[in-house]
Amino acid sequence: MTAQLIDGLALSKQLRGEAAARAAALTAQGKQPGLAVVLVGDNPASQVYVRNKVKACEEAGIHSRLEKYDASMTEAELLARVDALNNDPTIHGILVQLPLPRHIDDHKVIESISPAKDVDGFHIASAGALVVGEPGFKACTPYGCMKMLESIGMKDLRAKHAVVIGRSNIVGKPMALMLLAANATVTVCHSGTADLGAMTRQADVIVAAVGKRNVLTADMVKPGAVVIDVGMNRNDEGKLCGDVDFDGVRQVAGWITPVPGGVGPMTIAMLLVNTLESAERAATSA
Ligand SMILES: NC(=O)C1=CN([C@@H]2O[C@H](COP(=O)(O)OP(=O)(O)OC[C@H]3O[C@@H](n4cnc5c(N)ncnc54)[C@H](OP(=O)(O)O)[C@@H]3O)[C@@H](O)[C@H]2O)C=CC1
Ligand SMILES: Nc1nc(=O)c2c([nH]1)NC[C@@H]1CN(c3ccc(C(=O)N[C@@H](CCC(=O)O)C(=O)O)cc3)C=[N+]21
Repeated sequence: MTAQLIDGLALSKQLRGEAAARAAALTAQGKQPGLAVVLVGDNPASQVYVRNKVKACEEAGIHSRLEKYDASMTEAELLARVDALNNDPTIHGILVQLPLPRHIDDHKVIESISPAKDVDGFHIASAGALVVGEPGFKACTPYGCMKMLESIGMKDLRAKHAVVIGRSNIVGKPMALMLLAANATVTVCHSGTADLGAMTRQADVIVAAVGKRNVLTADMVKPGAVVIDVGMNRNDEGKLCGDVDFDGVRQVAGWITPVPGGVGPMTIAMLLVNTLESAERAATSA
């Protein structure tokens, strides 16, 4: 028996369709939602992601503004741009693409974004809201993973054990908190975990967010488990691949997400959803 695929591309299209309907309703009131994407430097991967985000906005009827700057931009200049976007009423979401050049403190830049426009969900206010269970923008990648679980009837994870591999502020940590909020029993693994396989073999749900190929192999997976692959790596042929040994793990798992066509497109869909949420809040408070 091989695992069933969770088709992130198809699910993201559905969510983007819903987003487009909400965007059209706002635009009809003269309140078109707007997203600003700020890219500093010429990281080739970032260029692709940013283009995909802008294209998704266009398709959904969300106004998008792409601001590209040279890698030599100073931190002060970037903070001034964020400040201008914070005060721009046509912009409801601000995304500063990471990584930033080394001379710029990304933490400082993220904290300069108005929490009301933090559609990435990276601001301390958004992270804190998630910790205490208050409303706030959810980080797009883990939010997308939760939508994927929901799509296979796993919205409530009571009595399930979820194992997250990775503890970054943008993926692993918020992922663990969202799974916890969905009533899962959660284990977070990282580079200091002694026996990763011993942990993952207990899991009903595994989320791999490491950034290394073949971190999760078939022998580490309980038969029937749900496997979500956040990783974005290149294999020896230069092809995009995740953290999971897909061909091996799909023989054991119950459900698995592909790379590409899995979590990546969902991240972009949730960015649009967050931008709409922000624009709708602005429209009702105006
Ligand atoms: N599909 C999408 O939309 C997105 C994909 N990504 C991808 O997801 C992956 C993770 O991203 P991100 O969280 O930013 O990465 P980070 O590098 O910030 O975090 C990686 C985490 O993996 C842990 N780790 C490293 N090696 C091991 C190991 N051998 N066993 C267990 N844990 C390990 C690290 O542990 P420690 O903390 O101890 O160092 C760290 O917590 C990357 O491939 C990235 O490209 C990221 C964002 C969005
Ligand atoms: N402020 C900020 N917010 C982010 O959300 C953010 C970021 N910085 N920096 C980089 C990571 C990475 N990320 C991805 C989004 C979509 C795909 C995606 O759509 N992937 C396609 C394939 C794309 C391709 O062909 O290369 C897929 O998996 O099918 C991948 C990765 C968002 N990130």
